[in-house]
Amino acid sequence: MTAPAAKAAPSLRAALADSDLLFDRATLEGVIADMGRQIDAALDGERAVFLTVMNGALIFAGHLALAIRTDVEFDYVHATRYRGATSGSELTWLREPMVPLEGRTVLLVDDILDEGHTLKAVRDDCLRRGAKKVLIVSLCTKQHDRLVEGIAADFNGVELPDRYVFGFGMDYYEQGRNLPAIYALK
Ligand SMILES: O=P(O)(O)OC[C@H]1O[C@H](OP(=O)(O)OP(=O)(O)O)[C@H](O)[C@@H]1O
Ligand SMILES: Nc1nc2[nH]cnc2c(=O)[nH]1
Repeated sequence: MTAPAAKAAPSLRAALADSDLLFDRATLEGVIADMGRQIDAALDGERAVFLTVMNGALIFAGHLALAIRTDVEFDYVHATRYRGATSGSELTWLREPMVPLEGRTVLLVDDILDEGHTLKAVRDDCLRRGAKKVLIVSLCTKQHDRLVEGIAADFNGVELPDRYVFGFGMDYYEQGRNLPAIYALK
């Protein structure tokens, strides 16, 4: 089911006019290339499950996969708690992993670690399914003191101020995901 692109959604153009550009495409591509090298070193030849958290991680995951030279096995989950809004609520699972995770190393790939509820729930689910190790890979992490306990990125690209961000996969009321840069609302 697609989140309704509400007719009354606030204007993306107005949001862009009231935002700061934080990271442009070239910067993000450089950061992701570095992450790929670090992940290759950590995997040391092991074939991991590359588990993308849809929808937000779609663009990051595509770039990251091309930056990792070790072969990986793709799967995805769809878990959402913002559902196109700018503040989070209960996590809803729309798709669980299909690849058996027992005994596997999982690269859990998401666009943003904000309060951490999403990645914590998906990480714990992977461990319940028997994954031997879950490495959390996030393009960005927001800086604040609301992070839930027991979660941190093993690989993080960039750090963000405590502002609502969009672009490079992340939405502003289900808009702006294909902007090739990260913006923050003022
Ligand atoms: O750390 P948290 O506070 O849990 O927030 C992070 C999550 O929020 C976004 O997902 P969202 O629920 O907006 O769904 P989406 O991926 O479809 O945008 C993002 O993709 C992360 O998965
Ligand atoms: N688009 C977007 N999704 C989020 N999920 C958690 N925090 C954010 C954010 O700042 N922007």
